[in-house]
Amino acid sequence: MGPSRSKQHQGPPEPLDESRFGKKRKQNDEDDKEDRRGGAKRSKAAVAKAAKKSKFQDVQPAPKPVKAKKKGTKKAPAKEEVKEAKGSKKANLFEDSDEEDEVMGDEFELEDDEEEEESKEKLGDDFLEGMEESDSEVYDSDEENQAKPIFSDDEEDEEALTAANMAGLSRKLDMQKAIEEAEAAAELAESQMQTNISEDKPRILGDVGDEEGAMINAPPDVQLLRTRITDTIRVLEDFKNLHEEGRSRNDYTTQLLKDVCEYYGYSPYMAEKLYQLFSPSEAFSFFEANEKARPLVIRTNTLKTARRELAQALINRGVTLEPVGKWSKVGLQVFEANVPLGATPEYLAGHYILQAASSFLPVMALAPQINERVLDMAAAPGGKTTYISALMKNTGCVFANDPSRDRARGLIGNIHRLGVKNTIVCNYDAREFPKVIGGFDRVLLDAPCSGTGVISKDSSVKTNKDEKDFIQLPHLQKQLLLCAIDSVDHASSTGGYIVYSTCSVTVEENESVVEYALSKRPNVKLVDTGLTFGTPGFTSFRGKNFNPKLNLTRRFYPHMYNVDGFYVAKFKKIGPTVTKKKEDGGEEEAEGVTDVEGDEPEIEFGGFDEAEDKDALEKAQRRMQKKKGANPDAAPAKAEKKEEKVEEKKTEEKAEEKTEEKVEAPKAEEKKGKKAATEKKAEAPKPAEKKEEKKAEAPKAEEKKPAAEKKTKKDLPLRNAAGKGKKKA
Ligand SMILES: C[S@@+](CC[C@H](N)C(=O)[O-])C[C@H]1O[C@@H](n2cnc3c(N)ncnc32)[C@H](O)[C@@H]1O
Repeated sequence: MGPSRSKQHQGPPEPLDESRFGKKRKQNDEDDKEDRRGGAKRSKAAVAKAAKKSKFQDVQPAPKPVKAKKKGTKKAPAKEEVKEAKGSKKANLFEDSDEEDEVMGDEFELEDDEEEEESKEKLGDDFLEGMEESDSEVYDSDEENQAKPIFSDDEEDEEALTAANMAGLSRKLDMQKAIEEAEAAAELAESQMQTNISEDKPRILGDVGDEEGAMINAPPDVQLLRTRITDTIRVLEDFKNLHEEGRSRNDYTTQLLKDVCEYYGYSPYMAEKLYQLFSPSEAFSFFEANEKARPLVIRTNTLKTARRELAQALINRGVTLEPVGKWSKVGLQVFEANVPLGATPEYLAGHYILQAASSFLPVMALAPQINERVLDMAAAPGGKTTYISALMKNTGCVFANDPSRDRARGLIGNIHRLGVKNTIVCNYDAREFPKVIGGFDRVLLDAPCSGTGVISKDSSVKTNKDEKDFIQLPHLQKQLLLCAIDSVDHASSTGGYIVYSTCSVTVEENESVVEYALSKRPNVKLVDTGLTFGTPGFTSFRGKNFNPKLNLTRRFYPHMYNVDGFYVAKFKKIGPTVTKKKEDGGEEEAEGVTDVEGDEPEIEFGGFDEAEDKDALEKAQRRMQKKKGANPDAAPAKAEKKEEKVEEKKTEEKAEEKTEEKVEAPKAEEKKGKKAATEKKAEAPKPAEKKEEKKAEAPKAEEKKPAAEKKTKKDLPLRNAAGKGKKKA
């Protein structure tokens, strides 16, 4: 494991509320608990309601695996204490102390008594005051704008809360209790792992010479299985002192991975792939986090309302919520809703969208500006597109592209509902860009991916991905990223940025893709994402070194921040589009950065090298076969041959379909070759060109239909990947 694998918080993270409860709780002793339940500052109504069964699970399902619940054994793990000692600011809604008020630093904090008075009538007048003005900023570091939390523990504030809020408070107490119980088990396991006494040497693998992989206590029940997992991790974390005579690390790792597969339901391939990303104990936390649903979050649509107003409207409907954290001005975390959040009048009126918190991050990193021209390459169902438009205050122009016609419908629906008016929806395989249109100020590529960051939402990822996926998906992602880069105007006066993101945590889909892009496009560099939390991307992984600048990219893990797993990288384009001379019966020239504008009359946008890619894919597949113990040179078995033929036929059929499409757009055909290249070049705005001209160009490009020849591509096993969407919506 390289050094970059260690947890590295970027300043105090703002984990979603659930984890804040947990961490804060660890600070307190049993007396504090008493205080929280019956203390002077706690509303009696809230306390009474706390006795009721929690309804929190309506929106926050409990952890799936069976856990050993051992009450009263909870200890504050040393690791957590260290974190807290380092000054990590925890905002606990139920904490009464003045100290908490200080560290809260929440944007809801009011400045003085006068303002506090006002908060009794409404949610604080300066709740997000000035939000409209600063929405386009990535994050707010303006301490002056900070106001008191909606659900403050202050007695006076509580009086000001609506009945719905009171009920919400009590439910949150219930929720807290439920979480306490669930966490007690995890903490017990963790504290067990941290015990380091020789008598406590766990016996896991039996004597050397026993049947390979045989375990002392087979067949295990789930509780024993879990205990063995934590014991094994304990050994792996302190191998020197705790391993059994004659047993290697590998023996323990093998056993651990088997147990992980059995306990959590991963395929051996996926268990190992994910395990490799972390230290053993962190891998355990990651697997555990994948069993819990992430908090339900909504994003305020600032095109239609302000967060304060939305929060009040939903509270009035009995929704319990609070701001998602200081890092976002538009997110609200929902604890409980007695109304369907996808059907409230506010929802139907487009005042908010249900959107995972981590899905805000790529857009925040993109930081689109007013009047820019932006491309969202893989846009459906539009959570990010509509956020981009909101940040741009419906100015400029956003091209929202997705090749999936079905998914594009959802995108269009969201665009209408949220009152987005600056967007053009298109329906291309994004590898067609920038031939379709280029010269954007910013491009977002929220790439199709394996979804290893969202296992809590889709547990099928535990088993339905294999080696092939981690060859084919990165291949597509690399091609898409090159096209994203080529679609940006490096001379944009306000932008020139590309953001690449995935909801996956694998290195193949993240750092490797970014590294590839850096190697193929010397005209881009990595820049800071501007995000206030996240772990730096790997600069080395399993013996492979990446560009050191990869540490500017950000990884987000469910077990660290209670958000979906995500990856965000931001590039700045510093030179013109990588071009290669159009072959004119002659040889293709090597790719390079053109330094004199208009120097090359016959150019084609960078794109990617199909032959080179094919070669790389074949090599990867051979490696995969070898790893599996198969001979890659052996003649394919009969069944395989048949499969290949079916595959070929499919590809041919697809090609035919595409030919039909081309007939629909005969002009596109005409524009092939030299002519197309010249036209495309003309289409690409020159650096000196003004924004207005660019805007005028946009609809023109739409009219033109893609001149690009549609390539035949095999279906890829994509998460949310499009089947064959090729036409414009
Ligand atoms: C992670 S989702 C995008 C989510 C979207 N950005 C949002 O925030 O709502 C990935 C998208 O990539 C699209 N996709 C798959 N293959 C693609 C391709 N070749 N070009 C562009 N988009 C593609 C899928 O249809 C899917 O909608």
